[in-house]
Amino acid sequence: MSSNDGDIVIRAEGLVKSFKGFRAVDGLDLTIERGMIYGFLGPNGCGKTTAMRMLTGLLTPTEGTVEVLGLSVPKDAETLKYKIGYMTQAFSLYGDLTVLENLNFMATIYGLPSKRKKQRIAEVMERYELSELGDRFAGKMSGGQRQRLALATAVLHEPQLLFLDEPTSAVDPESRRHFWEQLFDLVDGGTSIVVTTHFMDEAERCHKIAIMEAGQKRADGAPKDLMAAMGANVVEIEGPNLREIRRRLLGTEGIITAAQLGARLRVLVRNDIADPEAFLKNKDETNGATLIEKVRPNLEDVFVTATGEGRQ
Ligand SMILES: Nc1ncnc2c1ncn2[C@@H]1O[C@H](COP(=O)(O)OP(=O)(O)OP(=O)(O)O)[C@@H](O)[C@H]1O
Repeated sequence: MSSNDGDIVIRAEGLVKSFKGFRAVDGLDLTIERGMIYGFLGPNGCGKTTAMRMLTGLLTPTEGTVEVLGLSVPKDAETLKYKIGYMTQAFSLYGDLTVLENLNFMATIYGLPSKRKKQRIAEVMERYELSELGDRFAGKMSGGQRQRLALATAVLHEPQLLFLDEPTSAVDPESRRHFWEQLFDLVDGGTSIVVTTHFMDEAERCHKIAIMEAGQKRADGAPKDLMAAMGANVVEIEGPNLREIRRRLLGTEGIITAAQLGARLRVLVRNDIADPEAFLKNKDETNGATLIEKVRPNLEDVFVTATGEGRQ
């Protein structure tokens, strides 16, 4: 592996982590470019956290090689620690310390000189709307406030690369949207970001994503490219008997899956069927439908096609 290419922040090859013979991460190859938000999308237990912990140098791979910011991991993990930020799922904040005490503590861990420390703490408190909350115990903050504090501590030392493990699981949609705007501000300032999520809307905001399942990467690329290259067409059906139509369609030739969304049934049809709309209209299984129309795919369709249900 060569680290000459400054535009690559993470390169992993053949990454495996086994826990007593169980392969939580199973042969992961990754190339992540500088200046982007790269997402790991996948269900609980698919190995996102384990993969991220190996990339940060916190966990030693069973097999494979990892290079992060030109450093070999985990060998150079100690040096890497000062160049990356890591916001864990459990929010590594001290509930019995105040906002200011948490920030001071982390600034000391990162070894910021005292003048710089004061300056950075003031900056992040202002940027992440914590200025009024300096004396508040972290344990007494709302989910959104805790998340802002966690992000503030993760970027105190101005890391080039930021790892976020399911950062918005515990916050409301408004805070989540705001949080993502802050991530794009960080990218604008030169930070690269790796984020894990099981939310489709969040994955859709990433420049690129890897779709993970059972420790393996099933697909990767820009969300819009993945949607364009999807191996299925999407057709929606309306009618009074959608549950019945769904039951009849599932398991029939050419149908990958069908799921109801409100008053519509969303059907994934294999893309070797030339005219999926006519195909469904001509099927007895759709009798009673009042509307059958092809629609644009979304990321959830890509996910379903790339993982379990869609591959069977
Ligand atoms: N230290 C460990 N010992 C044994 N098994 C582990 C350990 N850490 C993780 N696992 C297992 O590895 C698998 C992947 O876990 P991981 O936490 O990486 O998944 P995830 O995709 O991040 O899901 P979640 O969002 O629920 O954390 C799970 O089956 C988990 O139980």
